Amino acid sequence: MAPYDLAIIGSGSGNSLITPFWDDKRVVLADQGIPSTGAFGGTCLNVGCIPTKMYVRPAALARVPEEASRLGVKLSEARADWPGIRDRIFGRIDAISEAGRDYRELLEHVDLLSERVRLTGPRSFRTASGVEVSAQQMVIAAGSRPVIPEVPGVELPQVHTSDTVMRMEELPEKILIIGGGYIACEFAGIFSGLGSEVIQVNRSIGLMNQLDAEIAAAYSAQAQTNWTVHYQRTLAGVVEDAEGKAVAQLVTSDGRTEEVRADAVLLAIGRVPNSDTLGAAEVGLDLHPDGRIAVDEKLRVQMDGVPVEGVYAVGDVSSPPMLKHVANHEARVVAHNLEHPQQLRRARHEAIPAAVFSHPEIAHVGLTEDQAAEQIGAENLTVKTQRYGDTAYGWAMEDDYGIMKVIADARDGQILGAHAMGYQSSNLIQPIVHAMSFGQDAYTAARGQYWIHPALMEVTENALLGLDVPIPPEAPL
Ligand SMILES: Cc1cc2nc3c(=O)[nH]c(=O)nc-3n(C[C@H](O)[C@H](O)[C@H](O)COP(=O)(O)OP(=O)(O)OC[C@H]3O[C@@H](n4cnc5c(N)ncnc54)[C@H](O)[C@@H]3O)c2cc1C
Ligand SMILES: NC(=O)c1ccc[n+]([C@@H]2O[C@H](COP(=O)([O-])OP(=O)(O)OC[C@H]3O[C@@H](n4cnc5c(N)ncnc54)[C@H](O)[C@@H]3O)[C@@H](O)[C@H]2O)c1
Repeated sequence: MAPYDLAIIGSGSGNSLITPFWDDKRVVLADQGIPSTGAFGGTCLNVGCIPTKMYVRPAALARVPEEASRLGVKLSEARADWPGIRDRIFGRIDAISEAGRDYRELLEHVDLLSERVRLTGPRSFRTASGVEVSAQQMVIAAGSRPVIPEVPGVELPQVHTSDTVMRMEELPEKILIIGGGYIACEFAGIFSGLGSEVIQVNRSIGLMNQLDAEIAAAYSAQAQTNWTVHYQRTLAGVVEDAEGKAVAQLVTSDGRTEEVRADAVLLAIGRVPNSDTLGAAEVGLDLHPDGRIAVDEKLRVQMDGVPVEGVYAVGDVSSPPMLKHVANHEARVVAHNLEHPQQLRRARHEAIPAAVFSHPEIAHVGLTEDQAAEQIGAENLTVKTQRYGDTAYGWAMEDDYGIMKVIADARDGQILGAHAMGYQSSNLIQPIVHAMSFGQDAYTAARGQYWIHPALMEVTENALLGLDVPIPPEAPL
């Protein structure tokens, strides 16, 4: 077969690369489909960001009667209709995924290969059925997959990953969640909100330990008031008992064994890039120790440390943070670079924010306090932790746990990081992402604009104002 102009592996972020520029050229898009359903369109749409947040919202609503009663409003008890919620969510998502596949199949200049592929060179691959494909330019956007521990019983139907847990038949009365990161904490929030008994087990002490230590500790304490959390345990295996329940064997760090009986077990212990199943190392692509394909700042893959012209990688298969907004940015950069090989642009990886849509919600951007101290010295830092409850709206909410912490360079007011936990923290942090991205110092970011009083956003304003930073000459009052 003659070489294509462009070959893309992966229909998540990879799908957005087929811009009108390619209308008069030949493009091939290969995607094996989501393993559990065969769906087109990648992780975010089918088994990631979108369906999880469609569960986060009903779970938050199910918690409303409790909060309302605290503020003097009696609402009747919440009861989640899991099959109804599930069918509404996937009724919407599956339709989008199918329409996306149909659209790609209709396009005359695009060949869609719905099967697994393996690289045969940096610009070529072979499909599982033996179709050989080569192209002038290629993009690897093959994503990542859940880590499955190598212990007995993980293939039992009661044992899930994020790929399958959202399509369960019934809401589990009791669910055991293994892991203490993004996915485990989001699902713990979802299932506890919808009414399941949740037991979360993490290998280390604390949840969300990759975050700023103050936020991780505050979140871990809060999580323990909302569901059961056990630390220093790993999964040794799962068996099915006579009633069809899962019985998980856990091993504690001091060698004791424990059993937890539950209707479902969710494995959420990390994700690995799909570079191995693609055979990236075998064709000579450079990999990081964690399996990510190494790329330069223009997102070209590298062989022996040298960028390969016209071959790019984007998203989870190569990015350090596995986040959809990062994959989207990288896809925009690669779309440009494919179309303008003489004017390559760089990807921007500064001030990347992220949120954990758990209960409570967490948001963060930039350095943790420890990282900032390491980078510029603790004596040069100024740090403010603002409680939601000490602002007007937080006080009206009678909020007693929300916090926003901002870290800046005390010498010039440069904002180095921000970390928040509480209601709508993913929105409250955005002005700080803005200030960091556009190089505004903390004082100018706080005083250079009006803040609506008494909106909850005053948490962000007060966190910035609480920093001990120099006031620039002629700064707004
Ligand atoms: C439960 C969950 C919740 C998440 N929530 C958020 C969130 O709230 N916010 C956020 O920013 N991020 C979130 N993420 C992360 C986000 O989903 C990913 O960062 C993003 O989807 C990665 O996109 P991608 O294009 O790199 O890969 P993907 O969308 O995974 O696309 C890769 C595609 O390549 C295909 N493929 C892989 N190998 C082969 C092969 N050998 N042959 C053929 N096809 C292949 C796969 O089938 C897949 O369709 C979440 C992830 C999960 C799992
Ligand atoms: N809201 C979001 O942006 C969002 C949501 C979900 C996922 N994601 C992305 O997906 C990635 C993967 O998420 P994740 O939660 O699977 O990974 P993670 O790296 O965030 O967390 C993995 C957790 O599992 C624990 N762990 C590892 N091995 C274990 C074991 N054997 N037993 C018990 N615990 C163990 C680790 O201590 C850690 O707490 C995230 O890093 C994130 O980039 C983002």
